[in-house]
Amino acid sequence: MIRVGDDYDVVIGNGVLDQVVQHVPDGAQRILIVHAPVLAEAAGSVAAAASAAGLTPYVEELPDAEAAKTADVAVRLWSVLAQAGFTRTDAVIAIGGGATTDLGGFVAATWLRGVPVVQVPTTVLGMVDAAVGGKTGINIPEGKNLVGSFHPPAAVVCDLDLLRTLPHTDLVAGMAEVIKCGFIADPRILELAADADAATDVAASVLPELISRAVQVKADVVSADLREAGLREILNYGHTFAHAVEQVSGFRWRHGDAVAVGMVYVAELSRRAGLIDEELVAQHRLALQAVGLPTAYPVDGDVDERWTALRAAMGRDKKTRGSTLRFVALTGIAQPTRLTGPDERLLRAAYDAVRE
Ligand SMILES: NC(=O)c1ccc[n+]([C@@H]2O[C@H](COP(=O)([O-])OP(=O)(O)OC[C@H]3O[C@@H](n4cnc5c(N)ncnc54)[C@H](O)[C@@H]3O)[C@@H](O)[C@H]2O)c1
Ligand SMILES: O=C(O)C(=O)C[C@@H](O)[C@H](O)[C@H](O)COP(=O)(O)O
Ligand SMILES: [Zn+2]
Repeated sequence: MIRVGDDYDVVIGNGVLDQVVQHVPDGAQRILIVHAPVLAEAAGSVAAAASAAGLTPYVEELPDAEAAKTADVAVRLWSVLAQAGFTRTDAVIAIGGGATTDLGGFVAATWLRGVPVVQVPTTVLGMVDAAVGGKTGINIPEGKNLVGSFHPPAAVVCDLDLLRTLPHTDLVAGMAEVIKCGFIADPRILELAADADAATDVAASVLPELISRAVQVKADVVSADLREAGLREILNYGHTFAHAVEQVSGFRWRHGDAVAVGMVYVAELSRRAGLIDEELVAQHRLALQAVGLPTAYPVDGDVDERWTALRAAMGRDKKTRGSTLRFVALTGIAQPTRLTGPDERLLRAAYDAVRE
């Protein structure tokens, strides 16, 4: 178990789905359980446990993946909450990957200006990142997570048994955020992830250690800076380019895959800005490729038009101030810094270095 500040616990273990209802704060009478389509069975068992505990469960299946993170889905759930008479002491439980926990958290954050949410992440990415730290939100066509709120959960319950059904490609995508934590804060993660077969094997002991280490990195950072006044920005390493890639693709890219390419982009940019050497750039590619993550950005159209679209999307990144782009960068492993307002020629050169 990892404590986030003085606020809540992240429970990590096998068979802990049974404990979810115990983490619903006292006073709740009604529970809205939102879940990804593939998690219907888990949602059913949590609903049964809620009924046995005297709560009234309402179960709502969400569209899969990024299709859950829309205003339409939020409106639908607000109506469910209204019609069921949810009050401020009632609660939401979100069961699924990061898309489900972002949407479930957002609905909890906005209903009556905030009701408790228990996050039950079922992907590696959800466990190490999305469900922890209180960032909730939805996408709009113009950009990723542009609407949202900081709303820390009442608890996060990570049942490692649920990872057994996770497709390998989604497990690998989650490794991007794990490796990100290695580059920004915990070099031991990079050593462990280098044994890629073990690191991506749900039956081996390396993956739980990687998950715990990455959660610890996130817990330490968000405990110190929940609202991203400064330090928390380091968790956004690789995300300026990644979110642009996701938006330009119509949210068809997996987030983790985009973060992998985004970290290579910012490494290439940082080298050109004189912050790091070629060796550290190569280390990014090696670490990501070892586990099967992409390190290049395929352009399936006009190269210049694509750059124009990506550059415009990067301007909508939340770290931008005025018209000045700001990147999280490194000066070395576990030595994050900021790269503010890099020259447009460097931005374009880094794109040319990652595109194929
Ligand atoms: N709030 C944050 O701090 C934060 C941090 C990182 C990422 N995110 C967000 O998280 C999202 C990405 O999360 P993700 O990678 O988990 O993607 P996802 O939620 O889209 O899940 C990926 C796929 O795995 C399936 N799935 C989930 N659990 C499963 C299981 N146990 N067995 C079988 N299939 C399963 C889902 O149905 C989906 O098809 C993005 O929207 C990203 O922006 C948020
Ligand atoms: O928790 C954070 O802070 C992060 O930046 C973690 C990221 O991995 C995550 O993708 C987050 O949702 C991005 O936040 P955003 O503020 O850039 O939308
Ligand atoms: Zn991310």
